Amino acid sequence: MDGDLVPKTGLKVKPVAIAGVRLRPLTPAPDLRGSLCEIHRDSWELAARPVQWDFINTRRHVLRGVHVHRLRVDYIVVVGGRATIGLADLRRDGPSFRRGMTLQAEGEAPQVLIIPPGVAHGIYAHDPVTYLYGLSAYYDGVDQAGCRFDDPDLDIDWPSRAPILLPRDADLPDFATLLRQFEAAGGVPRRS
Ligand SMILES: Cc1cn([C@H]2C[C@H](O)[C@@H](COP(=O)(O)OP(=O)(O)O[C@H]3O[C@H](C)C(=O)[C@H](O)[C@H]3O)O2)c(=O)[nH]c1=O
Repeated sequence: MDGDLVPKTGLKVKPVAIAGVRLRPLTPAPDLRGSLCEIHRDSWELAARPVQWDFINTRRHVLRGVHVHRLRVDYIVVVGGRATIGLADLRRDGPSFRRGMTLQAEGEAPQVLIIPPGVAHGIYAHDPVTYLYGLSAYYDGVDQAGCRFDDPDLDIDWPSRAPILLPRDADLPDFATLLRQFEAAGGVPRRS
């Protein structure tokens, strides 16, 4: 029953150059009123289940990040405006260690981006951007570290060299320092 109701084209997951990052295009069902689009079912089992959802507004030309988590998976669904999401892999024992990349996301073509622990990320807003942000563990303010968005070692080609940053994010350390801190804290715990 459940399977019959799931839009089939919405189940595809696109491969992405960083291991464990998953991008799942969504398929809105349009009608004369507008459209409706499922963004999450537990039964899809794409990654650790989100237990918390945030709703985020970001002004034009703002960049949030670059941040990384050791323990939690993040879900990002841009629902309004256009964003560039930058990603960089800090997991030394993985196949895409130190690989950086960007992805485009916009409310007109919704998709779910799943970011595993150990993949640093930031989100740049070309327009005013609204997005839903899912977390696989409750926010505690502790599982978060970061580095300067423009550190060349991130290998992220941002669309702007001078985005609006929170002073906290402008003062973040360089990539090498983040990597040291991340590894000193234990990196991403291995699954037993
Ligand atoms: C994430 C979160 C934050 N907060 C509070 C803490 C601050 O008072 C305020 C803004 O939080 P923060 O500065 O951490 O938000 P961002 O800089 O946008 O960071 C978030 O988005 C970037 C791209 C990331 O990568 C982070 O993982 C994610 O935390 O909301 C909460 O109360 N609950 C929450 O779940």
